[in-house]
Amino acid sequence: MANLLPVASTGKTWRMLLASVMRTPGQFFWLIVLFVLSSLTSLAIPIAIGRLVDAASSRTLTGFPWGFILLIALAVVVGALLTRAWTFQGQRLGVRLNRDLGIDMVGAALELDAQTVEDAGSGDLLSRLTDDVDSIRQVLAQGLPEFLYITVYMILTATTLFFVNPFIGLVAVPTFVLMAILLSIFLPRIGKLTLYRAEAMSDFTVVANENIRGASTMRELGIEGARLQVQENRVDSIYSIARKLVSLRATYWAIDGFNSYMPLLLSIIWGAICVERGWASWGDAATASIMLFGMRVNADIFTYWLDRLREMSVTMGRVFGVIDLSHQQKARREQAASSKVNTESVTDDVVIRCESLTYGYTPESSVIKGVNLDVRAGESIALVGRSGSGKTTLARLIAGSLTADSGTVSVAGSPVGNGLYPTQVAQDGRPALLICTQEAHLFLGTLSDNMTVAAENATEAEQLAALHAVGADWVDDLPDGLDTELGTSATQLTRDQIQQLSLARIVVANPHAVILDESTTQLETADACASLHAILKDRAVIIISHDARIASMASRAVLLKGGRIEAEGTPAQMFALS
Ligand SMILES: Nc1ncnc2c1ncn2[C@@H]1O[C@H](COP(=O)(O)OP(=O)(O)OP(=O)(O)O)[C@@H](O)[C@H]1O
Repeated sequence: MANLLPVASTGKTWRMLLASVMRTPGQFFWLIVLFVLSSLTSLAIPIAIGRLVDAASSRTLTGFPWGFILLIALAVVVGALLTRAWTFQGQRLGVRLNRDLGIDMVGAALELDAQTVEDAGSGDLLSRLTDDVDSIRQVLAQGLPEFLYITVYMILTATTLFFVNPFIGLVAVPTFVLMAILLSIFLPRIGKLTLYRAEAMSDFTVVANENIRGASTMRELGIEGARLQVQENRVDSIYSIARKLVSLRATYWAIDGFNSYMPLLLSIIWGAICVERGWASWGDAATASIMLFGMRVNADIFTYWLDRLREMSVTMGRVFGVIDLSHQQKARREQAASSKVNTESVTDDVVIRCESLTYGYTPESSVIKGVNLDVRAGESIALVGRSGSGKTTLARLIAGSLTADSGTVSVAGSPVGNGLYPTQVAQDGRPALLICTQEAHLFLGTLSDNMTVAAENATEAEQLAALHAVGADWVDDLPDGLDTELGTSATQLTRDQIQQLSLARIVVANPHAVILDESTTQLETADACASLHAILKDRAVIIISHDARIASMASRAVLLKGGRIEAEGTPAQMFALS
């Protein structure tokens, strides 16, 4: 099973969210001001009604109570306007947070070390990029502002209640105690189960992805039943967690429902006791009842959003876990890049240098063992060796997708590994090194889009020249030439055409060094040889191919055996020894 990506702790998640909120401190400040004004306005109504009750019961009310009515009407109108204002501001803040989160997450996914992405498998990263970011969206846009407003409202209401009459104010205490129990006992458990469910769903996505991609292999090996069983087991574990979650939530909502109605009952009983003992007036009791009613209504929304926010913070921990990891990896790369490169031992014409390179996929066994290799400009080297001898692993170490356990790799004088890739442009504006494997990729868009991903400033003439150089003469027959849309519903290219396209990308990008790892498997050998002429010219090239005729195009060859360079010579000699 793939290693899941890290999850940020709850504390870190909220700190990162706060940092995101504070990117626009002015917006947040005015939002809090609106919350306070809106809460105070709504509290004016129960206070006015309480005073009205007192005036009526003490018979000091003379005539129709126009003053009270006008005051309450004004509070209603101003309250409505302020509610509209904070809802608008709050949702604006939420939408901004969502936008930033989306941008940060996509940026983070692109910034992660290739090895991290590979170890994690595509399922976990994809589900965090899509499902998780989506599920956060509504809670962040609507829930966060409402939750913050109700928090301010609750604090101000409780404080006002104590100022109105401290005896009457005591009636709010049981409500807060019960709420504290819900928050401290139930919500952490719900949070934990939510995290397990999200992890189980990621795990399911990984298995489902593997099953879909390996469907034909499963059929060939006759293991569909076993693989489907693995998938069903994942579904079962999601279902079992979901059942526990539903049961816990049901209890939570039952207690919350009781807590919603209890304050009303208490306020009437406790109000009557206070009045009877002379601790409070009927007006205070009326004010307390209305305020508690307001708190009750808001407590429902509060606990609803608190539950959702709790769930969101777990999901957000998964998103921030990736963002945080990418920041750490980027910082480490920048530190590595800023450390002085040892160029003294690199002579001008050595483009690729490997020194005492050792690497193992597991700590127990090394796949590459102390490899020293120099490739000069204009030189091409065939890496020859039996299957499993470490050719692709060595190529990936040079391309920076893997980092050596010991030893160093440098390309065009710059270090590679630890998240540093040699794809960045060298001082002359050309990429230092590009790798072309048998997994040629077609991007959605036009043929030209597919060429300019490698060289954004390439002219049409340069793109066409590169395509012709690798033998992709079919470009002349396309309906719209370079502007032809490629993809499943548009013009479809055959697998050999896609491979030629990725070779043409290399020609147009014009890197200093190239690694060709079985990059012509879909082409006829003669066509492949013709294509490679354009790539070998003036570059440092490493060729990995099981086809002796392709490997023979290299100027020399090294034989890899058990991860060591066993011999060097001509490609023909090395093939004979392999
Ligand atoms: N991702 C991986 N995790 C663990 N072991 C791996 C991984 N990739 C390769 N290996 C192992 O490392 C060793 C070298 O593999 P590598 O693919 O580099 O050899 P190769 O010479 O390129 O083989 P081939 O010619 O079949 O492509 C093999 O034993 C292989 O099983």
